Amino acid sequence: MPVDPSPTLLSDQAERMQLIDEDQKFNNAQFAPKLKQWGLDDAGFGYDLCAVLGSQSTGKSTLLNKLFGTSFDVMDEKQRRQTTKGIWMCRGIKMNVLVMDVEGTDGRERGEDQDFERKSALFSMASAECLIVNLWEHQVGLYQGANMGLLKTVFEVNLGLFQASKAKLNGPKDKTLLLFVIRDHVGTTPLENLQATLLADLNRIWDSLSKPEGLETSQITDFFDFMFTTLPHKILLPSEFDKAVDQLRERFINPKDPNFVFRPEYHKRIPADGLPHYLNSIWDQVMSNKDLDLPTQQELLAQFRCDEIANAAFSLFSADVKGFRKHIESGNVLETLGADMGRHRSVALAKFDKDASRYHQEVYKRKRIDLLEKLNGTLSPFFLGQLKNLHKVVLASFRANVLERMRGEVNYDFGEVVGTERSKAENRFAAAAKLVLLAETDWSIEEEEAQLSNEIQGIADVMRVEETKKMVAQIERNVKKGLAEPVELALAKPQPDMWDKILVAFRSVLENAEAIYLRKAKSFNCTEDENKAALAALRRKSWLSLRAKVDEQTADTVLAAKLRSCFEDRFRYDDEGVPRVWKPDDDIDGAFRTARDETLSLIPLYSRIAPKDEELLIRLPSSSDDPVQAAAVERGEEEEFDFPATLQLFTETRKAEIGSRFRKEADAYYVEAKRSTVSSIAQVPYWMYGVMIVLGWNEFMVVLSSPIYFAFLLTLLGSAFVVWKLNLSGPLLSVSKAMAREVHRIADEQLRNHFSQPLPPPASRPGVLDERPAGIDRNGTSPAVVEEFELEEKKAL
Ligand SMILES: Nc1nc2c(ncn2[C@@H]2O[C@H](COP(=O)(O)OP(=O)(O)OP(=O)(O)O)[C@@H](O)[C@H]2O)c(=O)[nH]1
Repeated sequence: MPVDPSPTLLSDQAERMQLIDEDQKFNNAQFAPKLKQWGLDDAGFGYDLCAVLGSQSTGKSTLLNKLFGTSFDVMDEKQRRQTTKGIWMCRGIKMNVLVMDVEGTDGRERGEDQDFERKSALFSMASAECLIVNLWEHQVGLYQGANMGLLKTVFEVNLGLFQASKAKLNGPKDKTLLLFVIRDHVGTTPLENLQATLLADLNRIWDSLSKPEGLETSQITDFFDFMFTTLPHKILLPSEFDKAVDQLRERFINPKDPNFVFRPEYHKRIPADGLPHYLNSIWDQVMSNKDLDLPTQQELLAQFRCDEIANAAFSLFSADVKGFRKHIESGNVLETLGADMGRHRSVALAKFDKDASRYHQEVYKRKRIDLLEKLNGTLSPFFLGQLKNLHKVVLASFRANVLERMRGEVNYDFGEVVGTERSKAENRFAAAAKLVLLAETDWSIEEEEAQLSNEIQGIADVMRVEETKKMVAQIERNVKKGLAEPVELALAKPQPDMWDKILVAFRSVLENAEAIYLRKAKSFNCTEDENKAALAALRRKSWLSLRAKVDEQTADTVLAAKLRSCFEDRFRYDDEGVPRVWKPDDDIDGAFRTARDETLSLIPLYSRIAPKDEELLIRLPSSSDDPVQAAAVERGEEEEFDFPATLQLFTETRKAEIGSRFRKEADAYYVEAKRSTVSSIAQVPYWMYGVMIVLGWNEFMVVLSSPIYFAFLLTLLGSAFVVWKLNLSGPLLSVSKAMAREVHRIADEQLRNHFSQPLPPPASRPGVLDERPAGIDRNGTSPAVVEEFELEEKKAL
């Protein structure tokens, strides 16, 4: 009957797999998935592994299937040919036990080739905690029998296995348990006897082995523990056989059983998830006939697996933290970044620890450090990016808060505002930065803190300079306001001490301004140098303000008005301020000369800032005297300041121009005065009175006959009498004349300004300025004017 390659599985029975095939190839592709299918891939150290060795067709598969519920092939009774080829593996039912069914030794199929026997023994020794040696009872004591050959191989292999780690002799020994199962035990020879016979044989074999250097004196028990058990004949005594197998199973599944097989010290300490790689590499070593150095293999396995586990943990970690990049790159500050980074890193490390900590400890620790560095390296850009973004945000809010407080508070103390906002900003940065500062990193926030502090200082300095400028500008405005009135007053009434008054006012205003500056500068934390420079600028600008005000008050038209006013005061009003009415015998020429000359003498006074008291004159350094100032002028930041030049208001040419213009205006006044005299001496011819009586007789009679007209006449005569009696005729006349003249002059000026027309000659427009240039007579009046006046006088006479 042909062998069923896939026997029907009982419920819960695991599916077997061929781990190493008949061509001695390790089935790496299926092992890991199978392990997963068996549910053991995540078992860690929570599994056990045993293998069965023995002659071919000695019921090994039958025993394993009975014992563990595995599904290994069992030989068909009638064919008697080798069933198990290579090495098979299966999981036991309801137990975390992996069982290896190894191809039987001394099989006819492989002939004299002992190679696979040796390799499979080596492989089983390196991986299994317990080797079940299956033999018939009648084979016990047959030293030359096949089983002894197998055991010799096992011992040799064991020595080979440990040759590379002789140090193990001095340390705890990794022993392997050999469980001898004596089959078809008839019962006539007790187990103890069989056990003694086997032990004697084993020692003999051990002694006969040539041991490697350093292991010459070693005993078989240094490397092996032995257990012995018997099973009745399966065919003849099936129920006893089953019972014995049930008892034997207890040794595999019950840790409390005194003969418990899977004692922890036998465990090879290979985590289940590393088993595929480990067994594969062991098999590779076996196949290449290299000395099998298990510690090295375990270390290599640890390296391989730790790398695999670390990579798996890292790739999950990378996916988790990928989202941070977008936020950080777009300049956001993530509130929970520190906690999130810490959590993701812990998850990755925990994942690594869970699986990798089962491996070679040194390798695991080394790889953990590597992983930690890799994780930190991935998180580092987020940490730095967060600090950078935080830096920007804190800096911007510092600036905004300072500006807002300066806008919101009326009498703010700049130093206090900047100080509190600065410490607020620095504390905020430090607190937020510490949140992203993970433990177990070489990250630090000191550098970024120092940089932030510098930049805050930079902003504060710029703001302070701007604030100082603003404050100085405000003070300058106040200076201007303070100077306006005293300057206007002093210049309107020119006196010899005019400039003294102006400079006294200037000094007082400047002192006040400097005091205000110094008081405010204290809260600005300005340095001595800054104060010095600001005060110098304040003085300079105040002086320029004064000069600007003086310039405004001495502009051509303003100055002309001032001179005219001065002249009028002297020429047209008497000493008591009453308007003069010129009479023919008045000394108009003398009065005119005096008024004009006195007025002209004011021009030099206006032309230069020159106080009578020299001490009052403030002296300021020119740009050329101050190197800092000179450099600023050179850079184009400030205008050149030449103090001596600012004292001179008019040049000689301008002085002459002003004088000449004034003279012309004065001439007009002179003509007008003369004309008023002429009109006062003009008389009506006597015959005109006769004509008037003849022509007006009828009207006269109408007035006399009409009561209304007559009453009006009487009132008029009465008023005239009162005026005559009180001697008011003269003042009344001159006042009305002066009024008429003023009205005429103002109207004329307005029209002239409006139409910008040249002035008509004084002959036709009396009282208006004569624009004609002419020679001056001995009174300083032009001959043409005099000539014209004489002509008019003659006409009147
Ligand atoms: N006498 C006897 N025969 C048994 C016993 N157990 C199994 N057999 C028989 O021995 C034969 C071989 O059984 P297997 O379990 O295939 O033996 P094996 O050692 O696994 O064989 P290979 O895998 O081919 O080396 C089968 O026909 C079984 O019925 C036993 O306890 N006593």
